[in-house]
Amino acid sequence: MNMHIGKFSIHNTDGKARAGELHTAHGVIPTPIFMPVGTQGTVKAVCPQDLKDLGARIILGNTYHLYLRPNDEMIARRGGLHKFMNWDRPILTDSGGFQVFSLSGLRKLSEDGVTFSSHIDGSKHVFTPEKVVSIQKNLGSDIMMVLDECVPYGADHEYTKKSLGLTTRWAARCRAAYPQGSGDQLLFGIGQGGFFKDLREESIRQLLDIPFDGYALGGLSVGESKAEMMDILYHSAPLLPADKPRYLMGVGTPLDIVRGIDAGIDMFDCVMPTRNARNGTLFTSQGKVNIKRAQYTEDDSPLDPECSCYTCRNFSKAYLRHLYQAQEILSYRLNTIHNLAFFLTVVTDARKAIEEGTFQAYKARFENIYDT
Ligand SMILES: CC1(C)O[C@@H]2[C@@H](CO[C@@]3(CNc4nc5cc6c(=O)[nH]c(N)nc6cc5[nH]4)OC(C)(C)O[C@@H]23)O1
Ligand SMILES: [Zn+2]
Repeated sequence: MNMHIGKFSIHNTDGKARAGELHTAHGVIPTPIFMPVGTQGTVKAVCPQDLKDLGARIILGNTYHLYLRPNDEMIARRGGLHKFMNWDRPILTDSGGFQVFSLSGLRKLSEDGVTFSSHIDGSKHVFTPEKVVSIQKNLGSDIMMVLDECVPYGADHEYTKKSLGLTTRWAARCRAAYPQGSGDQLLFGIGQGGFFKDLREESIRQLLDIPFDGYALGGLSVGESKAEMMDILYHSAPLLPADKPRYLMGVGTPLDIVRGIDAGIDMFDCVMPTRNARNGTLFTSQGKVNIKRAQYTEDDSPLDPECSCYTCRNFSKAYLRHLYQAQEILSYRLNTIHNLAFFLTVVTDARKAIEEGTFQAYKARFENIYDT
């Protein structure tokens, strides 16, 4: 067991924003960090070399999906997810609790866990805290997430309070199933509490009694308004332990990420750069570009003059628009390369600004270009 694994150090702060690094079994992750989503063991439309060329340092995999297909035991027999997908840098796997509620049918929640039917073939399955830890051990992810209940948007105070208690008991069972320091994998707790500030405080207070290697804010980016998300975010982030990584799950737009960093968050993941690339919505230093618009038909300029990614260095907007209109497969890859480059640049530029003490100016410049 490498003694450094789990070590998190902060070397600069600027207001509540932090610049640091987290040590994992597959390398050091600079923070703030953006994690491309690779739900089924692939970041859609790009290969591991593309991700390395972009400077991606850690990607996300998903317990729910990889358990159902191709199956975690099968992946374990091939040396784990890193070997199976040929990615030798860090991987974080979400526990699947959220996907059970956002994807599968026929779910039943009990103290012991959640039963659900597969969205692929309708087969019956049970996720308990012990089971999701076992799956993530088979996958060999560097950072595992506990099984939690992501409270649906709009749930009332009573339901939310009851649910956060279950989530805490499940978190304790996950920790017991993988005691701290017993292996190379880290385990993060997940705070819930919906949109009630008192319950957000209670959920975090309960989690602090359990030793986790990092703490996430769950239950956000679930259909609420931006104002509601920001209100809970700015209230809750500072309540998470300052000496551990803070992870905001499923967020968000570039502006959400910059504001999350401002609130003291270190880690982000979102399907936005990859999903929007596939529908032609591209993020640039001058704002969003919808590449299918006729105005780009004969535009020979690069997508983003300030971007140094493979796409911006080698192709014009006219060509990218043609690929999209012709529904060419290359459109997915080139658009994804650029959008991921943009999201990764947002956090590396933010990190530099924190080190230079100019993060507020960086945030203000960003807010002049993006408003969501
Ligand atoms: C922003 C954007 C583009 O991301 C899309 C779509 C809708 O929002 C997303 C992202 N939001 C999101 N919130 C989460 C909360 C939890 C949580 O409480 N617990 C656990 N274990 N994992 C979570 C993962 C989360 N992802 O959620 C799905 C449904 C996965 O699609 C994503 O809008
Ligand atoms: Zn680019």
